Amino acid sequence: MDETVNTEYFESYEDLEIHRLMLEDASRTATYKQAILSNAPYFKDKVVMDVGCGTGILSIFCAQAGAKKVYAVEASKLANLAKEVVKENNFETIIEVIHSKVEDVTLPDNIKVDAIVSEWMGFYLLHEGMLDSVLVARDQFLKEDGHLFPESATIYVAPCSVPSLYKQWDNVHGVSMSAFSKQLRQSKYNKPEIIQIHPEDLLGPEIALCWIDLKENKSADLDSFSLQHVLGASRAGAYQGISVWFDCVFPDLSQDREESQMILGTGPFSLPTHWKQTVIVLPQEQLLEPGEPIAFQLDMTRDSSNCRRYNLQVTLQDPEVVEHPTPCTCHMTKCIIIKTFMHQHPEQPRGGEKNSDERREQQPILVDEPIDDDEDE
Ligand SMILES: C[S@@+](CC[C@H](N)C(=O)[O-])C[C@H]1O[C@@H](n2cnc3c(N)ncnc32)[C@H](O)[C@@H]1O
Repeated sequence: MDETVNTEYFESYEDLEIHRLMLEDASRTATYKQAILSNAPYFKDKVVMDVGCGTGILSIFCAQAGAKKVYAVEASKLANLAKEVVKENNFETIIEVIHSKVEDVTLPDNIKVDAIVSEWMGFYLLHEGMLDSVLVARDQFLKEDGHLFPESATIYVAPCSVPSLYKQWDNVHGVSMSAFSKQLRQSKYNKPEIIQIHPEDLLGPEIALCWIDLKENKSADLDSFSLQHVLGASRAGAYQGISVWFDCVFPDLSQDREESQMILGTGPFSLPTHWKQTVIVLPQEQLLEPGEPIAFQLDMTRDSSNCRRYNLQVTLQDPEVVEHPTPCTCHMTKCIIIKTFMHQHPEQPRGGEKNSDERREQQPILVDEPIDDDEDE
């Protein structure tokens, strides 16, 4: 991988605000805690690796669950802070913080670990490309019968309305600005929005774009995903975008059958998380009646010049064909190419605490950068 890309990426994680955002994401942090502590009988006396330990919180959960040794690997300078947090919680004898990229780590006597924990997920799951590093760690360090936390992930997509992006322009100090709003959308339609979609804004059920098995899949399997989908609108509404989100599943290794599988959901029906949903906003809305067909193709392809980012491409189907949808013979007539970049802006891969207006004031908008739209909250 291009070292400049890596340097920028790891430097971005030296911003404490990103770690604050993640630690304060109650759904994220509590799900990891529960997934680890509910498997305490499994973690007892095990050797664990935390890939990208950041502040060290997941390593501490593993130590609390009874792990005898945790290798907490962190490439950024946050490793120094992680050491302090480990000390503050009296786990120095169990948790060893290693300040290194996991790709460069060698463990004593080439030992293998029983479990790998990692929080590697970016916007729409794969933004940041950190999963590749987890797969390297798996191949290098995980025992044959070891476990990954999480163990699988699914990306979902669904057509939606994004009223917050439209309604705010209906009345600007008493003036209707829909013409302005239309041009604005068309000028930035190549940027996905990071926005919280309400369940009532979905226009149909979600469909899985891909399912990733962390134990089995390889890096090359993450290079491209494609989905062609035809569905009937579940209600009347304005079709304004394609919403993308993900779920992650953790292993349930407890003997206790009462325990249910732990899932970290980031969709419209789940508790809100800092990932929100990624929405590819269509340049023009389409007003739909209930049952009216919606047809689209979504291609998610790793960028050839920066493997930490993906291009999301939505292709809308010809309305003529939509009237008589035949899923196998879609005629694609209209193309919208949406590029996403590794960073929302260089210091904040996960969005940070600032609202979008503040950021726009402070940072020039890069041509393809995803926008975290807090206006909806
Ligand atoms: C999303 S943060 C998670 C931090 C922490 N585990 C938590 O849950 O709060 C990901 C962390 O992994 C680190 N990281 C990413 N790729 C890495 C790699 N290849 N080797 C070591 N650390 C890495 C980043 O610097 C960042 O601190």
